[in-house]
Amino acid sequence: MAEDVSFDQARKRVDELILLLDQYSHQYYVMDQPTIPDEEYDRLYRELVELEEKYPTLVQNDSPTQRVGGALLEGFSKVQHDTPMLSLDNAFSKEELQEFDQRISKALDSAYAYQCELKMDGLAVSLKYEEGKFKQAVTRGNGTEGEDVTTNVKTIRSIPLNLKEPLTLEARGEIYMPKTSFIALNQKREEQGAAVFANPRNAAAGTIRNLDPKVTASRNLSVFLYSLPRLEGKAVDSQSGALNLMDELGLKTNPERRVYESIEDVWDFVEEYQNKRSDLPYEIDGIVIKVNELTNQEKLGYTVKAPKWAIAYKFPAEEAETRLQTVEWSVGRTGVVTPTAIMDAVQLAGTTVQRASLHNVDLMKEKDIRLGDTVVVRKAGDIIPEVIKVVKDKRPDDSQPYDYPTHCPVCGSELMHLEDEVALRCMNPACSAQAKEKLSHFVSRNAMNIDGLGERIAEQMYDEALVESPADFYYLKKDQLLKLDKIADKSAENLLKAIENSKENSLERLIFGLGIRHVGTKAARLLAEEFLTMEGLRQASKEQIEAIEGMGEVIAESIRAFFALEEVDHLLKRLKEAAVNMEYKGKRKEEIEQKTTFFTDKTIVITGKLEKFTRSELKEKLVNSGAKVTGSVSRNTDYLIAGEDAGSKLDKANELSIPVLNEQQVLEEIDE
Ligand SMILES: NC(=O)c1ccc[n+]([C@@H]2O[C@H](COP(=O)([O-])OP(=O)(O)OC[C@H]3O[C@@H](n4cnc5c(N)ncnc54)[C@H](O)[C@@H]3O)[C@@H](O)[C@H]2O)c1
Ligand SMILES: [Zn+2]
Repeated sequence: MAEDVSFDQARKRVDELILLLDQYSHQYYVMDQPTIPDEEYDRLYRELVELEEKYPTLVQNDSPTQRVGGALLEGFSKVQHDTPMLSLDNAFSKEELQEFDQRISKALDSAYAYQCELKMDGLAVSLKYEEGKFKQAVTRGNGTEGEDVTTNVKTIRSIPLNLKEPLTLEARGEIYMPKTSFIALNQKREEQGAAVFANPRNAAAGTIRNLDPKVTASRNLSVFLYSLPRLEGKAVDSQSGALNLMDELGLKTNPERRVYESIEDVWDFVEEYQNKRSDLPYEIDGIVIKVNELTNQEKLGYTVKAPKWAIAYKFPAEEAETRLQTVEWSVGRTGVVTPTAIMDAVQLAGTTVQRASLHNVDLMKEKDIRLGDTVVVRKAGDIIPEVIKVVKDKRPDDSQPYDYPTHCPVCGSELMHLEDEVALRCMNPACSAQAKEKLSHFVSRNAMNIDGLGERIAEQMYDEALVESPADFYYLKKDQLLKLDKIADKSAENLLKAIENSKENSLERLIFGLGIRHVGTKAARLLAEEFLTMEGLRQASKEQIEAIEGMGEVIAESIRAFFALEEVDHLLKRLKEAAVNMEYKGKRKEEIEQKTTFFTDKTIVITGKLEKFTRSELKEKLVNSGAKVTGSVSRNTDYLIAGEDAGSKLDKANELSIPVLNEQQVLEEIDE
């Protein structure tokens, strides 16, 4: 504790803390990938505050206690804020809230109230409107300067492009990622072998500060606005008034808020939401308490880092220790093999926890996790519990390093740990956990393109044990097809005909259809062009593959690993016996190039009045670039393209969180 340290000791420790906190902040704010839990960061930060309070001469200008946020990312233009975007002081207990209230009451001689709001765990953004029109969005950045993220923010559907009144104003708030989207995004990233985001806040920050607006559009972000630092032609006199006005203007605010006169009532609100926390569809990490009257706020003023009229109560860390019994390995649809910890049951955040994510083999190795270890598990709100560390002091004497699996727990084939991945992967396309995915990929439009044989039928065929590996499609008989739902005489014949026709496809479709890791349509075409036959590709050396423009070690290794599998040998033999073509027929080249656009395989609805084209002209363009244009918005719709006066379809799309694009954005995607 700070009380017993000498000045010299304190000076050394302050330097060390600044260095540590700077490193962690860089990971957190700039890379969006924190390397330690927030609680740990907050603990070090508090230690620094205490030392600086005890020895004020040790306060350095560049101390994290004197600065907001982190460095700005390259690639975005920098924008100066009109007024600084500050951080908030924290409280971690009821006592600290009471101390805050005492400071307020001492500084004010008039009555005051508190506006209580949820502390959204996202990233702060400033939105500028001129005469009611959305103009610019900027991140908080280092507090005085932020990154211009206007293009990305435009893809967030809850941010209106037009206000309900033509006012000029600046609104600030928090962009966040709903829990379900966060979990889905991480699952996808885990399957792809990419690094997962530590929490929704880092995911939201990484998404907004992505150089590709398509990525942002695809990730379902939302916003709650909570302040109006600039407002022309209208006035409000309180925080609650500002929130209500924003509601009227169509700026989305969080309805979960209340005004109280006493800090005791504020505490009840805090406890209420601590209990409700896990039921909310978004992550919160505390409650923000703000003096409500703007005149009182002005009187109280600011420190260099935060307003003195507000405080953030942070919910306590939800961590517990327990013993690791065993590790369960499971295979996902793309073959990624992921570890789950099975532990002695422990109470955590109001629920009994026995399973927790270990994320991937690399993280396990890094933490040197062993069976019988005492581990720390953490659960933030609704987020899947995770093992964050091992308590090494409690490790049993006879502990042995963990014995990692070498073979797939489902099919027994050898697991690969590919160069660029953090996860283990089963490469066997016939592995039952992946078989369905592989089968529907094989028949899909950019692969063998078998008319009338979509994902659903492929899966049904698998369930009925008609097909197990892609080669089985070519051995199907009519009476087998008649067993399937909704397949009658005529459609069975059509299906067989379509399967037969697909035998003539050029090689690149087959290569792509095999679903070799990292081999997309473009790589498949380059490989077909280069090696001309399947046999040629099978025999190609790593060096030969790497010699192709745009291909590197990662793809080459993945291809070599694929062809080394016995199952693949067998698959190719059976395809060949069924007379499936294995040669490159150059003429398909242009067709494939044209088909892999942004809109390929997307289901799109067009609505409203367009500027440059009629709806049917735009439809034709989209269809030419591989999209399916339908009339009504459903869960399967990928994008809504909305022109002027778009009505109920737009509402429906918003309700279903479907990305909305305007005509201009579409044209930019289509005409290179
Ligand atoms: N794990 C790490 O390595 C690491 C590194 C750096 C920072 N951090 C974490 O970041 C926190 C510090 O970040 P910070 O400076 O952004 O402070 P903060 O997140 O604790 O609080 C300030 C922010 O709260 C947000 N906010 C959410 N709801 C709000 C509302 N209703 N009204 C007003 N503001 C609201 C705003 O974005 C505001 O900028 C620390 O608590 C720490 O846990 C972690
Ligand atoms: Zn397997």
